[in-house]
Amino acid sequence: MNDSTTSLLAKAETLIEALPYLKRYEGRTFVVKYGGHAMGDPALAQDFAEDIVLLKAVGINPVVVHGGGPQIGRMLKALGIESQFVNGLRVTDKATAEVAEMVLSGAINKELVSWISKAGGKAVGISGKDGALVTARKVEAQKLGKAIEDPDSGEAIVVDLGYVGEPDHIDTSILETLSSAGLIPVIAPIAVGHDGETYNINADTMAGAIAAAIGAARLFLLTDVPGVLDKDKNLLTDLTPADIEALAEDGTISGGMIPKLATCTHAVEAGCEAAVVLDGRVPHAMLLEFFTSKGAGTLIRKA
Ligand SMILES: Nc1ncnc2c1ncn2[C@@H]1O[C@H](COP(=O)(O)OP(=O)(O)O)[C@@H](O)[C@H]1O
Ligand SMILES: CC(=O)N[C@@H](CCC(=O)OP(=O)(O)O)C(=O)O
Repeated sequence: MNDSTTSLLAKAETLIEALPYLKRYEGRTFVVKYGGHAMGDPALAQDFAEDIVLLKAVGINPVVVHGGGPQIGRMLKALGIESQFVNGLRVTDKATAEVAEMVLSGAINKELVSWISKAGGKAVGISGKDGALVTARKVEAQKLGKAIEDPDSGEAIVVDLGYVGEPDHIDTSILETLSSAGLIPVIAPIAVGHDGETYNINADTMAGAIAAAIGAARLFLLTDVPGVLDKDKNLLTDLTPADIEALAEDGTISGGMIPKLATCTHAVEAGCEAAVVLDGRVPHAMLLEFFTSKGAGTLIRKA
């Protein structure tokens, strides 16, 4: 056998390897969260868009939820607005909420729609506001880490996060309508609250809530690390909600990984089959994880 025959055979084997997964998940929904950190490289954005279009072409319904934290941060800086995070969530006053909506719904959402169009798919960019997809409730004031206590009372300091929301009511009918018409929904994590105000929602939280509401087969969270790492930086390949609680408790996970894994726990406990934290910097990471037996990243399942 010459080199080109061997290479063709390897390609055919990859397709055959994918067959059982294609059959099992035909007609199911994959919710894919594309993080702001993973978005920097146009070549990777193109690979990501191709993966999404391929999923749609083989009969799986992808629903994309995107972030844009670093991009919001840059715009706030350019406008001279200070920004602060508490437990991975951006404290959001009215001006910050306006900037977040402008960057997420205006710039990033349409950029992703363009990438998907360029890859041959038909995407529709919306936010939680459209079709009343998501109604937000205000996130409760958060305790600053255990170490930060009020010197007088000795109690942990509590911070009001402003217009930071979490999905309260989700009506997935707009997603079903779009998906069944052959369209790929691309969702910005912005929603209206019961008070009519605009709320900024962590993109992982938004993706997890949507995955749970749909009963998605998979929730993929693409980020800028190989997956969840232990204290020695080794990849943790499989986690349960109980494992996640222990990792948060002993400080192994911090920053944006806290809401990310809380989202996975919520999603798998509320009807999503499994969640995967994946390295969005690896070309075609999602396809490799899903359509081959090798696996990648961290898989989170209910125990
Ligand atoms: N145990 C951990 N394993 C991997 N990443 C971690 C861990 N703890 C904290 N992190 C941080 O979480 C980040 C991913 O979350 P985040 O910054 O919100 O990403 P994204 O913008 O892609 O959602 C990583 O870049 C890393 O700095
Ligand atoms: C409340 C809150 O923190 N909202 C996030 C929304 C964007 C986001 O989550 O983007 P990444 O996924 O890229 O981090 C923010 O303002 O940064």
